[in-house]
Amino acid sequence: MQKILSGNEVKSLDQQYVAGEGICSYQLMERAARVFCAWFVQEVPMEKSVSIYCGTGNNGGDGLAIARMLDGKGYSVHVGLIGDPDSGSPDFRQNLQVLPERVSLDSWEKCPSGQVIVDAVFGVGINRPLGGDYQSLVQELNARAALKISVDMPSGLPSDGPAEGDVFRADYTVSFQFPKLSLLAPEHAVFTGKLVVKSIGIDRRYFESFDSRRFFYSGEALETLHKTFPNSSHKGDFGRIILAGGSYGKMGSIGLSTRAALRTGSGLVFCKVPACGVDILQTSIPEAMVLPPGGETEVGGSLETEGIDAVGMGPGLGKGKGAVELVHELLRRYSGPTVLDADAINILGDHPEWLSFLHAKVVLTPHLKEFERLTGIEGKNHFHRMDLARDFVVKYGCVLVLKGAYTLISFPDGQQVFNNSGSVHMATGGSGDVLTGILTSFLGQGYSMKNAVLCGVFHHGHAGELAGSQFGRGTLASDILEKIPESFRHFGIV
Ligand SMILES: NC(=O)C1=CN([C@@H]2O[C@H](COP(=O)(O)OP(=O)(O)OC[C@H]3O[C@@H](n4cnc5c(N)ncnc54)[C@H](OP(=O)(O)O)[C@@H]3O)[C@@H](O)[C@H]2O)[C@@H](O)CC1
Ligand SMILES: Nc1ncnc2c1ncn2[C@@H]1O[C@H](COP(=O)(O)OP(=O)(O)O)[C@@H](O)[C@H]1O
Ligand SMILES: [K+]
Repeated sequence: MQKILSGNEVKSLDQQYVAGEGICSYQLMERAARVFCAWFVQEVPMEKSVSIYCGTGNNGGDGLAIARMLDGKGYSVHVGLIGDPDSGSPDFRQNLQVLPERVSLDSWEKCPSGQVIVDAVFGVGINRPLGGDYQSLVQELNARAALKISVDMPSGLPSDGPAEGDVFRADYTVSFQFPKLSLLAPEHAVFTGKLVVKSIGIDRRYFESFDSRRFFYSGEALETLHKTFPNSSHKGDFGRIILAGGSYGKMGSIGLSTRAALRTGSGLVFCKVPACGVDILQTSIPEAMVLPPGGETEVGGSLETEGIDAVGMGPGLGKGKGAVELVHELLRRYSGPTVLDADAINILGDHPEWLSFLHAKVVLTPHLKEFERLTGIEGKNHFHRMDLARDFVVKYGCVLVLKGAYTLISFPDGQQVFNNSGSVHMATGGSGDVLTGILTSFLGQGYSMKNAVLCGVFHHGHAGELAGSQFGRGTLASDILEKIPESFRHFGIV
């Protein structure tokens, strides 16, 4: 897992690394430019003309090194400078001296407009909103039709806080070593475009002295988080779980959770649905078993949890009297692994007096709106939401999965993990129900809470990527769950 540092911490990381390895900062800049160019040549055909706008700090230095390297690879490159080069950073000035003559060099106003715009004006050094020429440049570039790529950060975007004023709108941001926190905020997606994170080889031991509790997870050592089952295992070893939810007109939700749990490897899945859902589930998922229904069109009655390894509740549940009682009963009486999603969360939000029943084996999986209903607080921005999520889990001792692009997992020890799998093709009804099934399944198989949640959220996103690359726009939630076994195979999990 990659620690996420603040903009200021990046600078001291840089210094510590350079000193520790006995290299100079110029060499680190060379590495950054090299990894950028390695990515660039894969994405951008050689025929495209490239204009690189460079500030005079180290981000601009990266831009100049990139200009030199792309020129060396045969691209037609123009550089547009903004700011006073004589007062530039030492590595910027050194790169300016070695810029090949073939690369055209002008002030930003005179730089010819290329088919590709590379933004190397500001990176993590930004410390105030853009003004003057910088603002004019960014406004002008934003108005142009071109492929737009930011180096490390879109210029104008602070690394650790909300955007204020104009910000470069990139199609891609290639960020070095780890993503800066603000690139992960949903409201900044319009500036970041597609986020690409490239290592520049800074060893993880250099991160140890920084006490950040926020991490970025891209599936490192995923297989080691999984349980192995001997060949002699029987279905009981793979967990007996209950999935409760579904209501008239919304039986598909609990069906998706059920199928996802089975595809995640659950041994026995019992469904608690209302009477109107029994035939639907029995016919559509022959592998599932249906518990005696308590209500006609909404779940009701009680839940027998004897011998059950985990319970997932919420998809399609509704908020009728029976559902409310079931959520209350589950929270009060069941101390085993529990996943609460959708209406189960909304019901909890309506009954804040039940929050004290939450415990270390409960995971809540709200999307942004459900999170707002749960806490009763409208997050000012994603940074505020990150803090609210951390405070919530520390207070109530449970786990919270705040869903969206870069789903944020908060653990009760205060650690927060942004998940790096997933795709925009998952933005379709039912994808969240799939996650409920996956998480309940892993918990039922006896995974620790931490491993279940990390594996579950990561595979869910990865299965979404696999489905998205096959079906593109039009991907269904069922396509996502059908890709779960392929995601396991991909990571060597048998
Ligand atoms: N380990 C790594 O990650 C590596 C990092 N590398 C690269 O270095 C980049 C960081 O470079 P950097 O520290 O020189 O800062 P950068 O963003 O170029 O800004 C320069 C100066 O601009 C100024 N300024 C700020 N806001 C302003 C505004 N609104 N309007 C006008 N001026 C403004 C401010 O100076 P001030 O005016 O406050 O004195 C600031 O110091 C990083 O993003 C990455 O690309 C790689 O090369 C190698 C490995
Ligand atoms: N743009 C996106 N990138 C990555 N993941 C996404 C994106 N949009 C949605 N998702 C994922 O899809 C799921 C949607 O869940 P949710 O909003 O509860 O949907 P539903 O209620 O329809 O099941 C979440 O796990 C979320 O992380
Ligand atoms: K930039």
